[in-house]
Amino acid sequence: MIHVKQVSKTYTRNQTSISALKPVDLHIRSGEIFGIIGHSGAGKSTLIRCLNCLERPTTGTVTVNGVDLTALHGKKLQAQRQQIGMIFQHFHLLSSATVFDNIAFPLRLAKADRKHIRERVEELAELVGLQHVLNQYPSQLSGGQKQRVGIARALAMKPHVLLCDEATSALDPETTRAILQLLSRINRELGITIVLITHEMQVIRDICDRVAVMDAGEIVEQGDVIDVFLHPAHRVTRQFVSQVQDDTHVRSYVESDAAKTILSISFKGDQTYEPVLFETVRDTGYSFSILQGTISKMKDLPYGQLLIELHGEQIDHEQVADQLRARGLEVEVMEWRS
Ligand SMILES: Nc1ncnc2c1ncn2[C@@H]1O[C@H](COP(=O)(O)OP(=O)(O)OP(=O)(O)O)[C@@H](O)[C@H]1O
Repeated sequence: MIHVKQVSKTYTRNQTSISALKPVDLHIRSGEIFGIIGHSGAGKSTLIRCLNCLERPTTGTVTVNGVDLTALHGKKLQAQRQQIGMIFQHFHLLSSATVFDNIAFPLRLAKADRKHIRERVEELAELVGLQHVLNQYPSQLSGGQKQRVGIARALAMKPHVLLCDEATSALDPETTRAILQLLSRINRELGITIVLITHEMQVIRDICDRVAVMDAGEIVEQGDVIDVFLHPAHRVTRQFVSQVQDDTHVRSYVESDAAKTILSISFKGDQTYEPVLFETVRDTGYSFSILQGTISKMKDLPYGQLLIELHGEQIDHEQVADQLRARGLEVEVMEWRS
């Protein structure tokens, strides 16, 4: 659906060049929620703004639904941009216009007739839960309601893609959850492809299918959220994953003096609820203690991560690991010698 090929962006200011985006390649599939995560200054905004040519790439091409946006200008580019909605961290609403008029704005720009505008705005207001505040002004709304207006406005022209630029960063955790649920529903029910940027791993974990991790203008890692989450390869990815996994206390125990055999186990899907661990321990005869455990959901997929310590004389940890692997679990053995 969206193919980004060798897209880079260099800003020039006062005769100095800033390389905000090194050449990146990206393929975003139709119907997915694709997250882009990175620290401040990593180049996320620059990349997402290149996807609709709000920022014109210095090099490379962006193809959306088979159309190369980077080859277009003026009206032709504008027409293609109608297929791509966008929402922003600070909402960008017209403060002197009502909720109705804010949502109607792109429809009026496209010279839609009054009846169509009314019907479409009411339909959108219902979708995002704003039907009771259509006559109010942005200053009378909460942050969550303002973002709902932004979402309704972005969907007015029935886009295939919705770009979300830190859409929940200005919201409290509860409102963030509600907006993420709304985005998820829009993706599921309307089949709209969503690309979002964030600096919060929780946002990625809760609604994204795939993720790209950015650092210093480059994509340093990308893949299915579950794989990146369970096996983060890059230093920056590990930092983000640790946002949702506080393991400092376990680490200090593991690294303490006594020798120990520790298994790091991860599992996903139906395995999450099966008594695999109990059965393995029963069959091998070792006892174990749980040092850390998480059972949660990544979007709709249950997953778990466990750190267990095996107890017993001359432990054959490979026997235990092999049994677990035979049941489809991923196992890493860590032997700690004093
Ligand atoms: N219009 C601009 N002119 C000059 N430099 C810019 C411009 N926009 C961004 N930059 C620079 O490009 C780099 C990447 O910025 P960008 O906003 O894309 O990062 P980001 O990951 O979105 O950060 P944040 O989360 O803080 O928004 C930064 O060094 C930034 O200062």
